[in-house]
Amino acid sequence: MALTPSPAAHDVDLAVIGGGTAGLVGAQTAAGLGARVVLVEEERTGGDCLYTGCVPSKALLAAASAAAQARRASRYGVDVGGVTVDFARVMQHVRQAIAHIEPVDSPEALGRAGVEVVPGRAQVLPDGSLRVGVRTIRARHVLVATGSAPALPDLPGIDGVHVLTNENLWDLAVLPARLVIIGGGPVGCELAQAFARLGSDVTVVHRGKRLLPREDPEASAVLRAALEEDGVRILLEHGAVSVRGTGDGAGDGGTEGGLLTTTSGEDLAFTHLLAAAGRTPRSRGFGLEQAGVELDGAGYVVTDRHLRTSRPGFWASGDVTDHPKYTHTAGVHASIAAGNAILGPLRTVSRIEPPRVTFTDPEIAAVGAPTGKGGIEQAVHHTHLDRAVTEQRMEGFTRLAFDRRGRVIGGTIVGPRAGESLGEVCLAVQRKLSATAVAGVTHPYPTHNDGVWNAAIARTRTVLASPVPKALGRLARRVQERRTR
Ligand SMILES: Cc1cc2nc3c(=O)[nH]c(=O)nc-3n(C[C@H](O)[C@H](O)[C@H](O)COP(=O)(O)OP(=O)(O)OC[C@H]3O[C@@H](n4cnc5c(N)ncnc54)[C@H](O)[C@@H]3O)c2cc1C
Ligand SMILES: NC(=O)c1ccc[n+]([C@@H]2O[C@H](COP(=O)([O-])OP(=O)(O)OC[C@H]3O[C@@H](n4cnc5c(N)ncnc54)[C@H](O)[C@@H]3O)[C@@H](O)[C@H]2O)c1
Repeated sequence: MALTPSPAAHDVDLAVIGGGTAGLVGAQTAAGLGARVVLVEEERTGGDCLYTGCVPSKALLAAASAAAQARRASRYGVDVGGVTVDFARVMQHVRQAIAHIEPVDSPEALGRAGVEVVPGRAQVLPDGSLRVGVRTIRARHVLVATGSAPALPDLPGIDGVHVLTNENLWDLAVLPARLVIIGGGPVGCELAQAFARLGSDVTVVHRGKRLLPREDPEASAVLRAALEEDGVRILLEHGAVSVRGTGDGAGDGGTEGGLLTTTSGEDLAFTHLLAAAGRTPRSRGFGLEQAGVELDGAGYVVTDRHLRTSRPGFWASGDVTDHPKYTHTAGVHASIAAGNAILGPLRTVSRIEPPRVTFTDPEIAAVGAPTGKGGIEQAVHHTHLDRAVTEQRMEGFTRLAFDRRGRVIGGTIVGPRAGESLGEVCLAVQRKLSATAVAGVTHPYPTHNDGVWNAAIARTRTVLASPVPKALGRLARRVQERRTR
Protein backbone atom coordinates (compact mmCIF):
# COMPACT_ATOMS: atom_id res chain seq x y z
CA MET A 1 0.00 0.00 0.00
CA ALA A 2 1.53 3.40 -0.99
CA LEU A 3 2.19 5.81 1.86
CA THR A 4 1.57 9.55 1.69
CA PRO A 5 3.50 12.02 3.87
CA SER A 6 1.74 13.44 6.94
CA PRO A 7 2.65 16.96 8.06
CA ALA A 8 1.92 17.32 11.80
CA ALA A 9 4.63 16.95 14.46
CA HIS A 10 3.57 16.25 18.02
CA ASP A 11 4.62 14.33 21.10
CA VAL A 12 3.23 10.84 21.56
CA ASP A 13 3.12 8.03 24.14
CA LEU A 14 4.54 5.39 21.83
CA ALA A 15 6.48 5.59 18.60
CA VAL A 16 6.77 2.30 16.76
CA ILE A 17 9.59 1.78 14.26
CA GLY A 18 8.53 -0.74 11.63
CA GLY A 19 5.13 -1.69 10.24
CA GLY A 20 5.44 -5.50 10.02
CA THR A 21 3.49 -7.85 12.29
CA ALA A 22 5.29 -6.70 15.44
CA GLY A 23 4.84 -3.02 14.66
CA LEU A 24 1.20 -3.38 13.61
CA VAL A 25 0.21 -5.35 16.71
CA GLY A 26 2.29 -3.18 19.07
CA ALA A 27 0.81 0.04 17.69
CA GLN A 28 -2.78 -1.22 17.80
CA THR A 29 -2.35 -2.64 21.32
CA ALA A 30 -1.11 0.71 22.64
CA ALA A 31 -3.81 2.66 20.77
CA GLY A 32 -6.41 0.29 22.21
CA LEU A 33 -5.17 1.26 25.66
CA GLY A 34 -5.84 4.90 24.85
CA ALA A 35 -2.25 5.87 24.07
CA ARG A 36 -1.25 8.37 21.38
CA VAL A 37 0.70 6.29 18.88
CA VAL A 38 2.69 6.87 15.71
CA LEU A 39 4.12 4.12 13.53
CA VAL A 40 7.05 4.85 11.23
CA GLU A 41 7.41 2.62 8.17
CA GLU A 42 9.97 3.13 5.44
CA GLU A 43 8.48 0.86 2.78
CA ARG A 44 4.91 -0.44 3.19
CA THR A 45 2.91 -1.55 6.19
CA GLY A 46 2.34 -5.32 6.34
CA GLY A 47 5.97 -6.39 6.49
CA ASP A 48 7.60 -9.67 5.61
CA CYS A 49 4.71 -11.90 6.55
CA LEU A 50 2.23 -10.31 4.17
CA TYR A 51 4.42 -9.45 1.20
CA THR A 52 7.49 -11.69 1.18
CA GLY A 53 7.01 -14.41 3.82
CA CYS A 54 4.07 -16.38 5.18
CA VAL A 55 1.32 -15.30 2.80
CA PRO A 56 3.04 -15.64 -0.59
CA SER A 57 4.86 -18.83 0.43
CA LYS A 58 1.65 -20.50 1.64
CA ALA A 59 -0.19 -19.35 -1.48
CA LEU A 60 2.59 -20.83 -3.65
CA LEU A 61 2.44 -24.07 -1.66
CA ALA A 62 -1.32 -24.24 -2.20
CA ALA A 63 -0.83 -24.14 -5.98
CA ALA A 64 1.96 -26.70 -5.74
CA SER A 65 -0.21 -28.96 -3.60
CA ALA A 66 -2.98 -28.83 -6.21
CA ALA A 67 -0.49 -29.99 -8.85
CA ALA A 68 0.81 -32.79 -6.61
CA GLN A 69 -2.68 -33.97 -5.68
CA ALA A 70 -3.70 -34.09 -9.33
CA ARG A 71 -0.58 -36.09 -10.21
CA ARG A 72 -1.19 -38.52 -7.35
CA ALA A 73 -4.94 -38.89 -7.78
CA SER A 74 -4.41 -42.24 -9.50
CA ARG A 75 -3.51 -43.78 -6.13
CA TYR A 76 -7.22 -43.44 -5.34
CA GLY A 77 -8.25 -44.83 -8.71
CA VAL A 78 -8.89 -41.40 -10.19
CA ASP A 79 -7.06 -40.51 -13.40
CA VAL A 80 -6.73 -36.78 -14.00
CA GLY A 81 -4.52 -36.80 -17.10
CA GLY A 82 -1.46 -34.62 -17.67
CA VAL A 83 -0.89 -31.73 -15.26
CA THR A 84 0.25 -28.43 -16.71
CA VAL A 85 1.29 -25.46 -14.60
CA ASP A 86 0.73 -21.92 -15.83
CA PHE A 87 3.29 -20.10 -13.67
CA ALA A 88 1.97 -16.65 -14.54
CA ARG A 89 -1.45 -17.63 -13.17
CA VAL A 90 0.14 -19.24 -10.12
CA MET A 91 1.83 -15.93 -9.34
CA GLN A 92 -1.42 -14.10 -9.98
CA HIS A 93 -3.05 -16.34 -7.35
CA VAL A 94 -0.19 -15.45 -4.96
CA ARG A 95 -0.75 -11.72 -5.56
CA GLN A 96 -4.50 -12.13 -5.07
CA ALA A 97 -3.96 -13.67 -1.63
CA ILE A 98 -1.75 -10.72 -0.66
CA ALA A 99 -4.24 -8.21 -2.05
CA HIS A 100 -7.09 -9.79 -0.08
CA ILE A 101 -5.27 -9.39 3.25
CA GLU A 102 -3.55 -6.07 2.45
CA PRO A 103 -6.37 -3.74 3.57
CA VAL A 104 -6.25 -5.16 7.12
CA ASP A 105 -2.62 -4.02 7.49
CA SER A 106 -3.02 -0.72 5.61
CA PRO A 107 -2.30 2.80 6.93
CA GLU A 108 -6.05 3.45 6.59
CA ALA A 109 -6.90 0.53 8.90
CA LEU A 110 -4.25 1.72 11.34
CA GLY A 111 -5.71 5.21 11.18
CA ARG A 112 -9.14 3.82 12.08
CA ALA A 113 -7.52 2.04 15.06
CA GLY A 114 -6.11 5.37 16.25
CA VAL A 115 -2.53 4.97 14.95
CA GLU A 116 -0.91 7.67 12.84
CA VAL A 117 1.34 6.21 10.16
CA VAL A 118 4.43 8.25 9.33
CA PRO A 119 6.07 7.20 6.05
CA GLY A 120 9.85 7.26 5.94
CA ARG A 121 12.94 5.83 7.56
CA ALA A 122 13.23 6.41 11.30
CA GLN A 123 16.58 7.61 12.58
CA VAL A 124 17.07 7.32 16.34
CA LEU A 125 18.84 10.39 17.78
CA PRO A 126 21.16 10.13 20.81
CA ASP A 127 18.52 11.82 23.03
CA GLY A 128 16.03 9.06 22.16
CA SER A 129 13.83 11.11 19.85
CA LEU A 130 13.19 9.99 16.27
CA ARG A 131 13.90 11.87 13.07
CA VAL A 132 11.82 10.97 10.02
CA GLY A 133 12.70 13.25 7.12
CA VAL A 134 12.23 16.75 8.46
CA ARG A 135 10.00 15.65 11.30
CA THR A 136 11.17 15.01 14.87
CA ILE A 137 9.07 12.71 17.06
CA ARG A 138 9.48 12.86 20.82
CA ALA A 139 7.93 9.75 22.30
CA ARG A 140 7.61 8.61 25.89
CA HIS A 141 8.32 5.07 24.68
CA VAL A 142 9.76 3.59 21.49
CA LEU A 143 9.04 0.08 20.19
CA VAL A 144 11.75 -1.20 17.86
CA ALA A 145 10.08 -3.63 15.41
CA THR A 146 12.34 -3.41 12.38
CA GLY A 147 12.40 -7.14 11.60
CA SER A 148 15.05 -9.11 9.74
CA ALA A 149 16.44 -9.49 6.23
CA PRO A 150 17.64 -12.62 4.42
CA ALA A 151 21.26 -13.48 5.22
CA LEU A 152 23.34 -13.80 2.06
CA PRO A 153 26.07 -16.45 2.30
CA ASP A 154 29.49 -14.87 2.00
CA LEU A 155 30.73 -16.90 -0.99
CA PRO A 156 33.37 -16.08 -3.57
CA GLY A 157 31.60 -15.10 -6.78
CA ILE A 158 28.18 -14.51 -5.24
CA ASP A 159 28.26 -10.83 -6.16
CA GLY A 160 28.47 -11.85 -9.82
CA VAL A 161 25.13 -13.68 -9.92
CA HIS A 162 21.58 -12.59 -9.27
CA VAL A 163 20.62 -14.29 -5.99
CA LEU A 164 16.99 -14.94 -5.23
CA THR A 165 15.79 -14.43 -1.66
CA ASN A 166 12.35 -14.35 -0.08
CA GLU A 167 12.34 -10.62 -0.94
CA ASN A 168 12.73 -10.73 -4.73
CA LEU A 169 11.43 -14.25 -5.42
CA TRP A 170 7.88 -13.03 -5.87
CA ASP A 171 8.89 -10.96 -8.94
CA LEU A 172 9.71 -14.14 -10.93
CA ALA A 173 7.85 -14.19 -14.24
CA VAL A 174 9.01 -17.63 -15.38
CA LEU A 175 9.23 -20.88 -13.45
CA PRO A 176 12.92 -21.59 -12.67
CA ALA A 177 14.15 -24.53 -14.74
CA ARG A 178 17.02 -25.57 -12.42
CA LEU A 179 16.80 -24.10 -8.94
CA VAL A 180 19.58 -24.55 -6.38
CA ILE A 181 18.61 -23.63 -2.83
CA ILE A 182 21.20 -22.91 -0.14
CA GLY A 183 19.76 -23.96 3.25
CA GLY A 184 17.43 -26.69 4.48
CA GLY A 185 15.55 -24.74 7.16
CA PRO A 186 11.85 -23.84 6.92
CA VAL A 187 12.32 -21.41 3.99
CA GLY A 188 14.47 -23.85 1.99
CA CYS A 189 12.17 -26.84 2.60
CA GLU A 190 8.88 -25.04 1.87
CA LEU A 191 10.17 -23.43 -1.31
CA ALA A 192 11.99 -26.57 -2.49
CA GLN A 193 8.73 -28.52 -2.36
CA ALA A 194 6.70 -25.71 -3.89
CA PHE A 195 8.98 -25.28 -6.91
CA ALA A 196 9.57 -29.03 -7.39
CA ARG A 197 5.83 -29.66 -7.49
CA LEU A 198 5.34 -26.79 -9.92
CA GLY A 199 7.91 -28.38 -12.24
CA SER A 200 11.38 -27.01 -11.38
CA ASP A 201 14.38 -29.27 -11.05
CA VAL A 202 15.38 -28.49 -7.43
CA THR A 203 18.53 -29.23 -5.40
CA VAL A 204 18.89 -28.28 -1.73
CA VAL A 205 22.41 -27.77 -0.39
CA HIS A 206 22.26 -27.97 3.39
CA ARG A 207 25.21 -28.05 5.73
CA GLY A 208 23.33 -29.68 8.61
CA LYS A 209 23.08 -33.45 9.14
CA ARG A 210 19.31 -33.27 8.64
CA LEU A 211 16.64 -30.92 7.34
CA LEU A 212 14.91 -28.71 9.95
CA PRO A 213 17.67 -29.39 12.49
CA ARG A 214 15.68 -27.88 15.37
CA GLU A 215 12.80 -30.36 15.01
CA ASP A 216 12.25 -34.02 15.99
CA PRO A 217 14.79 -36.16 14.06
CA GLU A 218 12.04 -38.50 12.84
CA ALA A 219 10.20 -35.47 11.42
CA SER A 220 13.34 -34.52 9.48
CA ALA A 221 13.54 -38.04 8.06
CA VAL A 222 9.86 -38.08 6.98
CA LEU A 223 10.26 -34.66 5.37
CA ARG A 224 13.38 -35.72 3.52
CA ALA A 225 11.59 -38.75 2.07
CA ALA A 226 8.60 -36.59 1.06
CA LEU A 227 10.78 -34.00 -0.69
CA GLU A 228 12.70 -36.73 -2.49
CA GLU A 229 9.41 -38.25 -3.63
CA ASP A 230 8.62 -34.85 -5.12
CA GLY A 231 11.92 -35.05 -7.01
CA VAL A 232 14.01 -32.72 -4.85
CA ARG A 233 17.69 -33.62 -4.67
CA ILE A 234 18.93 -33.12 -1.11
CA LEU A 235 22.62 -32.76 -0.29
CA LEU A 236 23.06 -32.95 3.50
CA GLU A 237 26.33 -32.02 5.23
CA HIS A 238 27.16 -30.05 2.12
CA GLY A 239 28.19 -26.42 2.16
CA ALA A 240 28.36 -23.99 -0.70
CA VAL A 241 31.97 -23.08 -1.43
CA SER A 242 31.76 -20.70 -4.38
CA VAL A 243 29.48 -19.49 -7.14
CA ARG A 244 30.25 -18.65 -10.76
CA GLY A 245 27.90 -16.95 -13.19
CA THR A 246 27.47 -18.49 -16.63
CA GLY A 247 24.56 -16.43 -17.89
CA ASP A 248 22.52 -19.53 -18.84
CA GLY A 249 19.35 -18.46 -17.09
CA ALA A 250 19.25 -14.91 -18.47
CA GLY A 251 15.95 -13.63 -19.75
CA ASP A 252 13.94 -13.87 -16.54
CA GLY A 253 14.09 -10.50 -14.87
CA GLY A 254 17.86 -10.30 -15.31
CA THR A 255 18.48 -13.58 -13.45
CA GLU A 256 21.63 -15.26 -14.60
CA GLY A 257 22.43 -18.93 -14.41
CA GLY A 258 25.63 -20.31 -13.00
CA LEU A 259 27.47 -23.04 -11.16
CA LEU A 260 27.59 -23.56 -7.42
CA THR A 261 30.53 -25.58 -6.13
CA THR A 262 29.82 -27.62 -3.00
CA THR A 263 32.19 -28.74 -0.24
CA SER A 264 32.31 -32.19 -1.89
CA GLY A 265 33.67 -30.57 -5.05
CA GLU A 266 30.50 -31.05 -7.13
CA ASP A 267 29.49 -28.28 -9.53
CA LEU A 268 25.73 -27.75 -9.49
CA ALA A 269 24.38 -25.98 -12.55
CA PHE A 270 21.49 -23.61 -11.90
CA THR A 271 19.32 -21.23 -13.79
CA HIS A 272 18.28 -19.70 -10.47
CA LEU A 273 20.00 -19.62 -7.08
CA LEU A 274 17.96 -19.09 -3.91
CA ALA A 275 19.54 -18.15 -0.57
CA ALA A 276 17.51 -19.60 2.33
CA ALA A 277 20.35 -19.54 4.80
CA GLY A 278 18.87 -17.71 7.79
CA ARG A 279 18.19 -14.10 8.71
CA THR A 280 20.04 -10.92 9.70
CA PRO A 281 18.35 -8.48 12.09
CA ARG A 282 17.59 -5.00 10.72
CA SER A 283 19.14 -3.24 13.70
CA ARG A 284 21.98 -1.20 12.23
CA GLY A 285 22.23 2.04 10.30
CA PHE A 286 19.50 4.02 12.05
CA GLY A 287 21.17 5.07 15.30
CA LEU A 288 20.06 2.38 17.77
CA GLU A 289 23.49 1.58 19.18
CA GLN A 290 24.49 5.25 19.32
CA ALA A 291 21.36 5.87 21.41
CA GLY A 292 22.42 3.19 23.91
CA VAL A 293 20.36 0.23 22.69
CA GLU A 294 22.56 -2.84 23.13
CA LEU A 295 22.91 -5.36 20.29
CA ASP A 296 24.30 -8.88 20.72
CA GLY A 297 27.13 -10.33 18.64
CA ALA A 298 24.75 -11.25 15.81
CA GLY A 299 23.15 -7.79 15.83
CA TYR A 300 19.90 -8.74 17.60
CA VAL A 301 18.46 -6.17 20.00
CA VAL A 302 19.04 -7.45 23.53
CA THR A 303 15.85 -7.54 25.61
CA ASP A 304 14.86 -8.72 29.09
CA ARG A 305 11.80 -10.87 29.82
CA HIS A 306 9.59 -7.76 29.76
CA LEU A 307 11.03 -6.92 26.32
CA ARG A 308 12.83 -3.84 27.62
CA THR A 309 16.05 -2.95 25.83
CA SER A 310 19.13 -1.54 27.57
CA ARG A 311 17.90 2.03 26.96
CA PRO A 312 15.06 3.02 29.34
CA GLY A 313 11.85 3.64 27.41
CA PHE A 314 12.98 1.55 24.44
CA TRP A 315 11.30 -1.81 23.84
CA ALA A 316 11.72 -4.38 21.07
CA SER A 317 9.87 -7.33 19.58
CA GLY A 318 9.72 -9.50 16.49
CA ASP A 319 12.53 -10.69 14.24
CA VAL A 320 14.88 -7.90 15.35
CA THR A 321 15.18 -9.68 18.73
CA ASP A 322 16.76 -13.06 19.37
CA HIS A 323 13.41 -14.78 19.86
CA PRO A 324 12.09 -17.43 17.44
CA LYS A 325 11.09 -15.85 14.16
CA TYR A 326 7.40 -16.45 13.66
CA THR A 327 4.54 -14.11 12.96
CA HIS A 328 2.58 -15.26 16.01
CA THR A 329 5.64 -14.73 18.26
CA ALA A 330 6.19 -11.27 16.77
CA GLY A 331 2.54 -10.39 17.42
CA VAL A 332 2.34 -11.77 20.96
CA HIS A 333 5.64 -10.20 21.97
CA ALA A 334 4.67 -6.85 20.47
CA SER A 335 1.44 -6.91 22.44
CA ILE A 336 3.42 -7.65 25.64
CA ALA A 337 5.98 -4.93 24.92
CA ALA A 338 3.40 -2.27 24.02
CA GLY A 339 1.21 -3.16 27.00
CA ASN A 340 4.23 -3.01 29.31
CA ALA A 341 5.27 0.35 27.84
CA ILE A 342 1.87 1.93 28.43
CA LEU A 343 0.73 0.21 31.65
CA GLY A 344 4.04 -0.67 33.31
CA PRO A 345 6.05 -3.89 33.08
CA LEU A 346 3.29 -6.32 34.04
CA ARG A 347 3.82 -9.12 31.50
CA THR A 348 6.79 -11.29 30.61
CA VAL A 349 7.48 -13.49 27.62
CA SER A 350 6.62 -17.17 27.99
CA ARG A 351 9.43 -19.64 28.63
CA ILE A 352 7.59 -22.24 26.55
CA GLU A 353 9.09 -22.87 23.12
CA PRO A 354 6.45 -21.37 20.77
CA PRO A 355 4.39 -23.34 18.28
CA ARG A 356 5.86 -23.66 14.82
CA VAL A 357 4.68 -25.24 11.60
CA THR A 358 6.66 -25.89 8.46
CA PHE A 359 3.99 -25.90 5.78
CA THR A 360 5.41 -28.64 3.61
CA ASP A 361 3.36 -31.72 2.76
CA PRO A 362 3.33 -33.41 5.22
CA GLU A 363 3.33 -30.47 7.60
CA ILE A 364 5.80 -30.52 10.48
CA ALA A 365 4.18 -28.99 13.55
CA ALA A 366 5.70 -28.71 17.00
CA VAL A 367 5.35 -26.84 20.29
CA GLY A 368 7.08 -26.76 23.65
CA ALA A 369 9.76 -29.19 24.74
CA PRO A 370 11.47 -30.87 21.80
CA THR A 371 10.48 -34.46 21.11
CA GLY A 372 12.66 -37.30 19.89
CA LYS A 373 15.31 -36.48 22.48
CA GLY A 374 14.63 -39.40 24.82
CA GLY A 375 12.41 -37.86 27.54
CA ILE A 376 9.06 -39.29 28.70
CA GLU A 377 7.19 -39.59 25.39
CA GLN A 378 4.33 -41.34 23.71
CA ALA A 379 4.19 -41.72 19.95
CA VAL A 380 1.40 -42.85 17.65
CA HIS A 381 2.46 -43.68 14.13
CA HIS A 382 -0.12 -42.79 11.55
CA THR A 383 -0.29 -46.33 10.22
CA HIS A 384 -2.61 -46.56 13.27
CA LEU A 385 -4.54 -43.38 12.48
CA ASP A 386 -7.67 -44.32 10.57
CA ARG A 387 -8.07 -41.01 8.75
CA ALA A 388 -4.49 -41.26 7.51
CA VAL A 389 -5.22 -44.82 6.33
CA THR A 390 -8.30 -43.70 4.39
CA GLU A 391 -6.22 -41.06 2.62
CA GLN A 392 -3.14 -43.27 2.16
CA ARG A 393 -1.15 -40.70 4.13
CA MET A 394 0.40 -42.90 6.79
CA GLU A 395 3.95 -41.56 6.70
CA GLY A 396 3.54 -39.24 9.71
CA PHE A 397 3.31 -39.56 13.46
CA THR A 398 2.16 -37.75 16.59
CA ARG A 399 4.56 -37.67 19.54
CA LEU A 400 3.77 -36.04 22.87
CA ALA A 401 6.32 -35.27 25.61
CA PHE A 402 5.36 -35.36 29.31
CA ASP A 403 6.87 -34.25 32.59
CA ARG A 404 7.14 -36.56 35.63
CA ARG A 405 3.68 -35.49 36.77
CA GLY A 406 2.16 -36.67 33.50
CA ARG A 407 1.55 -33.18 32.11
CA VAL A 408 1.95 -32.50 28.39
CA ILE A 409 5.06 -30.32 27.91
CA GLY A 410 5.55 -30.64 24.16
CA GLY A 411 4.53 -32.35 20.98
CA THR A 412 5.37 -32.94 17.34
CA ILE A 413 2.82 -33.82 14.68
CA VAL A 414 3.80 -34.80 11.16
CA GLY A 415 1.01 -35.24 8.65
CA PRO A 416 -1.49 -33.48 6.39
CA ARG A 417 -2.74 -30.29 8.11
CA ALA A 418 -0.67 -31.12 11.21
CA GLY A 419 -0.64 -27.40 11.99
CA GLU A 420 -4.40 -27.49 12.54
CA SER A 421 -4.07 -30.34 15.05
CA LEU A 422 -1.28 -28.58 16.92
CA GLY A 423 -3.67 -26.07 18.50
CA GLU A 424 -4.84 -28.67 20.99
CA VAL A 425 -1.27 -29.52 21.99
CA CYS A 426 -0.56 -25.77 22.40
CA LEU A 427 -3.52 -25.54 24.77
CA ALA A 428 -2.40 -28.61 26.73
CA VAL A 429 1.17 -27.32 27.06
CA GLN A 430 0.17 -23.76 27.94
CA ARG A 431 -2.49 -24.87 30.46
CA LYS A 432 -0.35 -27.72 31.86
CA LEU A 433 -2.99 -30.35 31.07
CA SER A 434 -2.25 -33.99 31.91
CA ALA A 435 -2.42 -36.87 29.46
CA THR A 436 -5.46 -38.09 31.39
CA ALA A 437 -7.21 -34.73 30.92
CA VAL A 438 -6.66 -34.83 27.14
CA ALA A 439 -7.62 -38.54 26.99
CA GLY A 440 -10.86 -37.76 28.84
CA VAL A 441 -12.11 -35.37 26.12
CA THR A 442 -14.22 -36.99 23.39
CA HIS A 443 -12.70 -36.28 19.96
CA PRO A 444 -14.52 -36.71 16.66
CA TYR A 445 -13.62 -39.79 14.58
CA PRO A 446 -11.95 -40.13 12.13
CA THR A 447 -9.83 -36.97 12.09
CA HIS A 448 -6.13 -36.30 11.68
CA ASN A 449 -6.36 -34.73 15.14
CA ASP A 450 -7.16 -38.21 16.55
CA GLY A 451 -3.38 -38.73 16.73
CA VAL A 452 -3.21 -36.36 19.71
CA TRP A 453 -6.09 -38.12 21.45
CA ASN A 454 -4.67 -41.59 20.75
CA ALA A 455 -1.24 -40.58 22.10
CA ALA A 456 -2.85 -39.20 25.28
CA ILE A 457 -4.93 -42.38 25.71
CA ALA A 458 -1.88 -44.58 25.11
CA ARG A 459 0.07 -42.60 27.71
CA THR A 460 -2.78 -42.85 30.22
CA ARG A 461 -2.93 -46.64 29.69
CA THR A 462 0.82 -46.93 30.16
CA VAL A 463 0.62 -45.00 33.43
CA LEU A 464 -2.35 -47.10 34.61
CA ALA A 465 -0.45 -50.29 33.81
CA SER A 466 2.48 -49.27 36.03
CA PRO A 467 2.79 -50.83 39.56
CA VAL A 468 1.50 -47.89 41.67
CA PRO A 469 -1.91 -47.38 39.94
CA LYS A 470 -2.32 -51.19 39.78
CA ALA A 471 -1.77 -51.47 43.55
CA LEU A 472 -4.18 -48.55 44.12
CA GLY A 473 -6.76 -50.32 41.95
CA ARG A 474 -6.39 -53.54 43.98
CA LEU A 475 -6.77 -51.55 47.21
CA ALA A 476 -9.93 -49.81 45.92
CA ARG A 477 -11.42 -53.15 44.89
CA ARG A 478 -10.76 -54.62 48.35
CA VAL A 479 -12.40 -51.59 50.03
CA GLN A 480 -15.48 -51.98 47.79
CA GLU A 481 -15.66 -55.73 48.48
CA ARG A 482 -15.57 -55.14 52.25
CA ARG A 483 -18.30 -52.50 51.95
CA THR A 484 -20.56 -54.85 49.97
CA ARG A 485 -20.01 -57.82 52.34
C1 LIG B 1 9.69 -17.12 3.28
C2 LIG B 1 9.20 -16.94 4.69
C3 LIG B 1 8.07 -17.60 5.11
C4 LIG B 1 7.60 -17.44 6.41
N1 LIG B 1 6.49 -18.15 6.79
C5 LIG B 1 6.04 -18.03 8.06
C6 LIG B 1 4.89 -18.74 8.47
O1 LIG B 1 4.28 -19.49 7.70
N2 LIG B 1 4.46 -18.60 9.74
C7 LIG B 1 5.12 -17.78 10.63
O2 LIG B 1 4.68 -17.68 11.79
N3 LIG B 1 6.22 -17.07 10.26
C8 LIG B 1 6.69 -17.18 9.00
N4 LIG B 1 7.79 -16.46 8.61
C9 LIG B 1 8.42 -15.55 9.59
C10 LIG B 1 7.64 -14.21 9.67
O3 LIG B 1 7.46 -13.69 8.37
C11 LIG B 1 8.41 -13.20 10.53
O4 LIG B 1 8.73 -13.78 11.78
C12 LIG B 1 7.60 -11.93 10.77
O5 LIG B 1 7.16 -11.37 9.56
C13 LIG B 1 8.44 -10.90 11.54
O6 LIG B 1 7.70 -9.71 11.70
P1 LIG B 1 8.42 -8.35 12.18
O7 LIG B 1 7.33 -7.38 12.41
O8 LIG B 1 9.35 -8.64 13.29
O9 LIG B 1 9.33 -7.89 10.96
P2 LIG B 1 8.98 -7.42 9.47
O10 LIG B 1 7.74 -8.03 8.97
O11 LIG B 1 10.23 -7.61 8.69
O12 LIG B 1 8.67 -5.86 9.61
C14 LIG B 1 9.68 -4.91 9.86
C15 LIG B 1 9.30 -3.62 9.17
O13 LIG B 1 10.17 -2.58 9.62
C16 LIG B 1 10.44 -1.71 8.54
N5 LIG B 1 11.68 -0.99 8.91
C17 LIG B 1 12.91 -1.50 9.13
N6 LIG B 1 13.76 -0.54 9.52
C18 LIG B 1 13.05 0.62 9.55
C19 LIG B 1 13.38 1.96 9.88
N7 LIG B 1 14.60 2.32 10.30
N8 LIG B 1 12.41 2.89 9.78
C20 LIG B 1 11.16 2.57 9.37
N9 LIG B 1 10.80 1.30 9.06
C21 LIG B 1 11.74 0.34 9.14
C22 LIG B 1 10.55 -2.63 7.34
O14 LIG B 1 10.32 -1.92 6.15
C23 LIG B 1 9.45 -3.65 7.65
O15 LIG B 1 8.22 -3.30 7.05
C24 LIG B 1 8.28 -16.59 7.31
C25 LIG B 1 9.43 -15.90 6.89
C26 LIG B 1 9.88 -16.07 5.60
C27 LIG B 1 11.12 -15.33 5.17
N1 LIG C 1 6.46 -21.93 8.39
C1 LIG C 1 7.12 -21.06 9.14
O1 LIG C 1 6.75 -20.73 10.25
C2 LIG C 1 8.34 -20.42 8.57
C3 LIG C 1 8.63 -20.55 7.22
C4 LIG C 1 9.77 -19.95 6.74
C5 LIG C 1 10.57 -19.23 7.60
N2 LIG C 1 10.25 -19.11 8.90
C6 LIG C 1 11.12 -18.36 9.83
O2 LIG C 1 12.17 -17.74 9.12
C7 LIG C 1 13.41 -18.07 9.72
C8 LIG C 1 14.47 -18.17 8.67
O3 LIG C 1 14.33 -19.38 7.93
P1 LIG C 1 15.52 -19.99 7.10
O4 LIG C 1 15.11 -21.31 6.61
O5 LIG C 1 16.03 -18.98 6.13
O6 LIG C 1 16.69 -20.07 8.17
P2 LIG C 1 17.18 -21.17 9.21
O7 LIG C 1 18.30 -20.54 9.94
O8 LIG C 1 16.06 -21.72 9.99
O9 LIG C 1 17.74 -22.36 8.29
C9 LIG C 1 18.79 -22.16 7.36
C10 LIG C 1 19.62 -23.41 7.26
O10 LIG C 1 20.55 -23.21 6.22
C11 LIG C 1 21.77 -23.80 6.55
N3 LIG C 1 22.84 -23.02 5.91
C12 LIG C 1 23.18 -21.73 6.20
N4 LIG C 1 24.20 -21.34 5.38
C13 LIG C 1 24.49 -22.38 4.58
C14 LIG C 1 25.46 -22.59 3.55
N5 LIG C 1 26.31 -21.61 3.17
N6 LIG C 1 25.49 -23.78 2.92
C15 LIG C 1 24.62 -24.77 3.30
N7 LIG C 1 23.70 -24.63 4.28
C16 LIG C 1 23.62 -23.46 4.91
C17 LIG C 1 21.87 -23.71 8.06
O11 LIG C 1 22.60 -24.81 8.56
C18 LIG C 1 20.42 -23.69 8.52
O12 LIG C 1 20.02 -24.93 9.08
C19 LIG C 1 13.16 -19.38 10.44
O13 LIG C 1 13.97 -19.47 11.58
C20 LIG C 1 11.72 -19.33 10.81
O14 LIG C 1 11.61 -18.85 12.12
C21 LIG C 1 9.15 -19.70 9.39
